[in-house]
Amino acid sequence: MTAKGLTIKQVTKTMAGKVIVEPFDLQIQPGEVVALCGGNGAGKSTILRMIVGILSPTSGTIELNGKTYANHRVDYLHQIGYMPDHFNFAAGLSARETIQFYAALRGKSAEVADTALRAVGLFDSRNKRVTQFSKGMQQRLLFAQAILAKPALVVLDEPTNGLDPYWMDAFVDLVRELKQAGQSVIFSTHQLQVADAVADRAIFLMNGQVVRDSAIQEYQTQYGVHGLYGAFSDLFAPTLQHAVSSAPNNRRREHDC
Ligand SMILES: Nc1ncnc2c1ncn2[C@@H]1O[C@H](COP(=O)(O)OP(=O)(O)OP(=O)(O)O)[C@@H](O)[C@H]1O
Repeated sequence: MTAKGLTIKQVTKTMAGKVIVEPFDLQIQPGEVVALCGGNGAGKSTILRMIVGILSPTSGTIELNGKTYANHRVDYLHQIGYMPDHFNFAAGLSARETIQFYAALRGKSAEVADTALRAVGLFDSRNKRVTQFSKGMQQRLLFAQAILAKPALVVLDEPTNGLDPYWMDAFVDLVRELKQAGQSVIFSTHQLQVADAVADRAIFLMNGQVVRDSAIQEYQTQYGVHGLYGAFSDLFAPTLQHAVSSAPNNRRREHDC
């Protein structure tokens, strides 16, 4: 198979009569890491869910290495590892049983499952029930199931949510390893320092529209080492100020004065 990467052309999504994603274009090369940033409700998860086939686009096309979900569903999905933003693991299963289940779905051995557990530091906790895991441990297990089959495209929805600083750094290292192996990664995040550290490009969304799509280097040239914070402040501060000044608490405070 020729590796062409992910190509999204003019994808839109309308739900309940509301436009959630405006025409969206994206090309991710093999080995490229892209961060989707933006405020709550900007449309990040919706785009990721369309890429992994959970939602179908209202219009436009998504192609991964020449395959589409519509025409080659199994081949398309085999190329993707996905970490959703929320997930309830099966009650009663240990971490090892859980990850072996996902490995088996991908036709992978128990050894592959153990390697994934080691990568996220959960091998020593392998016999613990997943429902007894902390939020951060569950996140690491979700990440492990997304990467275990070494998919061409890894799609991660807020992967560092709930991780402590040690595991945030470890996440950055693991994504760099994926990149070195030629795998593409797209992830959504509110933790801009993580995107600064590991992404090649960052896309800011606001109300389903791309408001900036630049190489990390460009943000850093413009704003310094924490380039994405600078960009976020410039892009979102006017909207946030408006939201704060019209918030009910603020009105009450004004009234109190
Ligand atoms: N099933 C649905 N029906 C109608 N609207 C929806 C549905 N799911 C999501 N939305 C709306 O789509 C918009 C984008 O949601 P989405 O979850 O993609 O945002 P997000 O950028 O991932 O936000 P967050 O950072 O808070 O996770 C929101 O306004 C949300 O209310």
